[in-house]
Amino acid sequence: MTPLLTVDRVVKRFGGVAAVDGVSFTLDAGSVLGLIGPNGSGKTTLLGVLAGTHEPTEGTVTLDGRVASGRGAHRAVHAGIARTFQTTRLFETWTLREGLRLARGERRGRRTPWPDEAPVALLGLDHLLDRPCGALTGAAQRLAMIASALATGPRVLLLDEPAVGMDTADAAALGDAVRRVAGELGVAVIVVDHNMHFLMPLADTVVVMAAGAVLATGTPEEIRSDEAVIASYLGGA
Ligand SMILES: Nc1ncnc2c1ncn2[C@@H]1O[C@H](COP(=O)(O)OP(=O)(O)OP(=O)(O)O)[C@@H](O)[C@H]1O
Repeated sequence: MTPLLTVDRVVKRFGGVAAVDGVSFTLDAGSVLGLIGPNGSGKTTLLGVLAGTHEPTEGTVTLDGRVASGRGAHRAVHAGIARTFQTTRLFETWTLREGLRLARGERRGRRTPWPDEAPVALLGLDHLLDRPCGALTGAAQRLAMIASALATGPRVLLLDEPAVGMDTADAAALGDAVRRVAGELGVAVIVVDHNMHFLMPLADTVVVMAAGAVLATGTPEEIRSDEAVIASYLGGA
C-alpha cells in the first residue's frame, strides 16, 4: 500500500537551532501514529511543518504523492491536513453546531467527503450540538476541537496534546473516539502527548523524537522495551 503521508528528511531551523533535524516517516490512511519525546525535542515544530505554519528548511511532506509542505496553513487544510492545538479555541457563546459550521466554511465550495453528522457522532457529541461551547465540560471542549478539525474534511488529523489535563476515564474515552475516527473515517491521525497511558493503547506506531531527530520508530510494545527510549524519555515518564 502506498503511504498516505510521507515525511521525507524534514529539517526546520530557527536561526542556528535545528528544532527538527532530518525526520522521516510514513503514515497510512486509517492509522494512528503517536509522536513522543522530551520537552523541546521538536514535536510541536514538526506538527507546524505538517500543518503548513512552518516552512521546512529542508525536506518535504507529501500527501498522496503531492507536496503539501511549505504552502501555508490555509493550503494545508485544503490539501487535507487539519490540526488541533494544546489550548481550546472555541467561541464560548456559539453553539457547537454554529462552531462546526464556521469550521466547515474553511472549505467553502468543496464537497465534504462524508456527512457532517458522522464525525460528531463518532466523537459522541451529537447530543451536545445545540449547547453553547462555553457550557461544555473541558473534555467535551477538547472533543469539539477535534470535531472542528474534522469539519474541514481532512485526510490527516494532527492532535497536539489532546488529553492534557484529562482524568483517566476522559482520556480513555478520547482514545476510543480517536480510534473510531481513524478506523471508520479512514483518517490518518498523528497524536502528540506526554500521557503514555493514553497514547500507547491508541497508537499503531510510535515515533520517538530526541533533539529534533527520530530516536526510534516501532510498535508501542517495541518502543516500551527500547533501551535508548527508556534512557532518554520513558524512564522518567
Ligand atoms: N519559533 C521558534 N524560534 C526559535 N526556536 C524555537 C521556535 N519554536 C521552537 N523553538 C525551539 O525548537 C526546539 C523544539 O521545540 P518544540 O516546541 O518543537 O519541542 P516539543 O518537543 O514540542 O516540546 P514540548 O514537549 O515542550 O511541547 C526547542 O529548542 C525550542 O526552543
